[in-house]
Amino acid sequence: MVERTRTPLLSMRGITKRYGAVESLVDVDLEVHAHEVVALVGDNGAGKSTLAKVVAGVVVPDSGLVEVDGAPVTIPNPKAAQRLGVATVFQDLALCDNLDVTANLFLGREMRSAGVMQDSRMEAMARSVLRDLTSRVPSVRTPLSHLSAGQRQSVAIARTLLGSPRIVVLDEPTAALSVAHTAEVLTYIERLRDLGLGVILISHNMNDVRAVSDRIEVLRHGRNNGSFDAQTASYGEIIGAITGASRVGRPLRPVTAAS
Ligand SMILES: Nc1ncnc2c1ncn2[C@@H]1O[C@H](COP(=O)(O)OP(=O)(O)OP(=O)(O)O)[C@@H](O)[C@H]1O
Repeated sequence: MVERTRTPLLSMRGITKRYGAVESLVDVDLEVHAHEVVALVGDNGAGKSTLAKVVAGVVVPDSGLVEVDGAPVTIPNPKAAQRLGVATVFQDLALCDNLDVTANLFLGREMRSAGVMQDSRMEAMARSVLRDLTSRVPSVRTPLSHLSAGQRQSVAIARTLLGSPRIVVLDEPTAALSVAHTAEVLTYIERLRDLGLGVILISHNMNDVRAVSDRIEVLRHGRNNGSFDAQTASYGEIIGAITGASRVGRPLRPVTAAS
């Protein structure tokens, strides 16, 4: 397993978010290191999406400390998250079926020179970023409507890479995918780790989570309920933490050494 750097890329401590009487997150901790895939798991309503939205700057927590590279930061909006090197791929992917791969990658940030679209530059960058991801997209000019579900995921993930992120949050990237497309998407996640990024993977699928993640963080009723080494934890232990049959406790503080 890859040795973790001492200072996490992202450290969240005591994150709390309430909506009226609903406690979405209560005193939640989460850390992500470079070259690490951290799976965030939990039952429906456990707080996974809320935590992802805090990282993405979509939701501002009521309290808690967020650090990037050991320095305290605030993430008041998505632009701030982007500036801090955080990219998020939400479940809807936000892609346009009527556009081709390159147009989707550069949607809203097209390259222009003297008002003229720089098609060949954008194509070259599209090829480069898709190659980095080992995407199976047939061509950068293929219309999105011709792509498989797995290939679409690769376009959505590649689009985040154009912003040179350091942390990528993936919200249920394999939900409703076939076995073959799921396997393809898992290779993209591994590739993100190989590229040195920290990845937060939200998933309900324990097979995916155990196949691709280094660490598994369980949320239950908005609270930390277990932190597991994905290589050694049993299926039963993880499910026990998710359902509440067992409570394993908070993630370790301070950060554990390489596992
Ligand atoms: N904007 C909101 N207003 C009120 N309650 C909210 C809001 N967003 C989330 N919640 C509540 O916070 C809790 C955690 O929701 P969240 O969506 O983060 O859970 P989740 O683990 O992502 O669940 P799922 O797997 O079903 O998506 C739930 O009780 C949810 O109803």
